[in-house]
Amino acid sequence: MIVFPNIKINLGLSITEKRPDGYHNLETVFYPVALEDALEIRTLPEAEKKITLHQYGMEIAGNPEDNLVAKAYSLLDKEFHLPPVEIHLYKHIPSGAGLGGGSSDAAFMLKLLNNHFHLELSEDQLEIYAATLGADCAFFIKNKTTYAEGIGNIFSPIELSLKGYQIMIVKPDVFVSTREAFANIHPHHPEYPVKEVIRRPVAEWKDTLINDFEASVFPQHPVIGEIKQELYNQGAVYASMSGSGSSVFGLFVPESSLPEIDWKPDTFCFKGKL
Ligand SMILES: C[C@@](CO)(OP(=O)(O)O)[C@H](O)COP(=O)(O)OP(=O)(O)OC[C@H]1O[C@@H](n2ccc(N)nc2=O)[C@H](O)[C@@H]1O
Ligand SMILES: Nc1ncnc2c1ncn2[C@@H]1O[C@H](COP(=O)(O)OP(=O)(O)O)[C@@H](O)[C@H]1O
Repeated sequence: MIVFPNIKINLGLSITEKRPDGYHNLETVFYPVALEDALEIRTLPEAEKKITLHQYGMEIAGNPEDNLVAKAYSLLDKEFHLPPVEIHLYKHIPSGAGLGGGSSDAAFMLKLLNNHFHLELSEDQLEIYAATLGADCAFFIKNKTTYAEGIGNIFSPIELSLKGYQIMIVKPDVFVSTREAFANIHPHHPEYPVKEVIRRPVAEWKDTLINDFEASVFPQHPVIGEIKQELYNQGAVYASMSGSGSSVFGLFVPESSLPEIDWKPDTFCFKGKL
């Protein structure tokens, strides 16, 4: 059985408060985009190890046992005593990009195991498991445009379609740790709440739909801010860093053709249509 975990981009991201548990309350819109990994499992009834993980494509930092797909398996294995599996994970989604690639792999693994082994878990139950694996992991269970608050785990559906828009996602060879990005933030309530700005036409988002991480991350990694500026220079109607970085996305109006840009070596670039 094979599935294709996709990414999310953040449309606006306000960090409103630091909580007593060290986490931060935030407000954002998660929007799914079809840049995908591939994830396959096969049952290996006779295997000695519960998980045999084969990884291909882009490298991920860390040990295989720390891979979020292994953690997702272990979570359900504790409860349901699953048979051993062989996992094939093909990474197309860059890590440390603010695109939620690891969280998506984990959420899709939960869904895959649920279907493959007929565990009969509901979407609500899967979301509860997913939330224990990462703050934005539960989003990928329903995988629909979502307004998120709390630590990024309290969801409400939101009507928003960017269908037809063209998207370019660019990630320089820079790794931003989510934890460090939070450490440099001064939480505040936004002048223009994300939920309100998002209802306005995309052409009005440029100065009002803000990702608070940009103010803390751009000074440390100027190349990220330069990419955002270049996307605007090349005609993007809206451009922003996604999540805590380091990727930047640009939205271009539906009838336009995406520009050819010579990015620096080792820059990742994805072009697609929403
Ligand atoms: C903030 C977002 C917005 O999309 O950043 P990106 O990961 O997308 O860049 C996500 O919600 C992140 O989700 P995720 O990447 O799953 O975060 P986690 O692994 O749970 O947390 C990593 C670290 O970030 C900090 N953290 C995370 C979420 C939050 N609301 N407040 C925090 O302070 C904590 O220090 C935590 O140890
Ligand atoms: N399946 C996975 N894919 C990507 N990263 C993973 C995975 N499992 C664990 N990780 C770890 O999670 C970290 C964050 O990765 P990712 O979720 O892709 O980035 P981001 O949170 O910036 O979107 C990586 O540096 C890596 O160490």
